[in-house]
Amino acid sequence: MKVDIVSIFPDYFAPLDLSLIGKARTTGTLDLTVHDLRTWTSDVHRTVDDSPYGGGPGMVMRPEPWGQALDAVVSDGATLVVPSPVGKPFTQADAQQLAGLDHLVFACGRYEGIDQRVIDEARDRMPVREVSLGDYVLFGGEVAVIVIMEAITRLLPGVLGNADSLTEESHAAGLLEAPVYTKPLAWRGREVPDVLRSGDHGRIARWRREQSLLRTADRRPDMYDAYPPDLLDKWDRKA
Ligand SMILES: COC(=O)c1cc2cc(CO)sc2[nH]1
Repeated sequence: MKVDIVSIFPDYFAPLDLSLIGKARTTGTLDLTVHDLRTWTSDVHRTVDDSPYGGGPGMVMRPEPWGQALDAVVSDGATLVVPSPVGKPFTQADAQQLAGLDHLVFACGRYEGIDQRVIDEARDRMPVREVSLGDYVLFGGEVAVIVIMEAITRLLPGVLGNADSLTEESHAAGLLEAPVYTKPLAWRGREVPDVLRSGDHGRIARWRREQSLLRTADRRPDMYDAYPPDLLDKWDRKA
């Protein structure tokens, strides 16, 4: 997968050199390039912002540098992803979908945002996804891109040592995952549930499924209500 990130703070993406994402870049699974938007400015001050038409606080990112930056990094099969407070909520399903694409270009907004014509013009020549990570405000899109890049990269083939982790994890199966335990058996007066030491894999699987259902119903009734009823029945019948 090819990924290009355009930002006025390219150093923000140093974390993408680390750990499994860094390894994915080394092995070639992930071809990631970070670009400084100021590369595409032409004035001596390398200006990327200007005052907003209609007045109001702060500054807006000028369209010219963005237009030239996207001209330079976009390919025919590229999808533009723009983290934004006004975007569609980003979900695991979105991560799955984006992980299957050949080329992603991320545009990181700053200030009060990017001139709307940049997004509108981009939509004329490529798929554009404005995504929100949640109902809160950040200084810009960089941190959101790091989150999205982690969600996507771990789904790429060969990145996670144990691909089994991907099937049972929260949100992948549509439920929150069951609690996990490891040694020691007793810790500060708390013991590991006996069922997990029973060696009865069918019983353990049922216990984990029940814990997932209980947790999801308690903490995420929205997810629980959206969970396919026939999958619930099937499980109950097996139990
Ligand atoms: C100028 O601010 C931005 O471009 C910006 C991008 C994002 C993404 C957020 C989380 O969904 S909050 C936010 N602000």
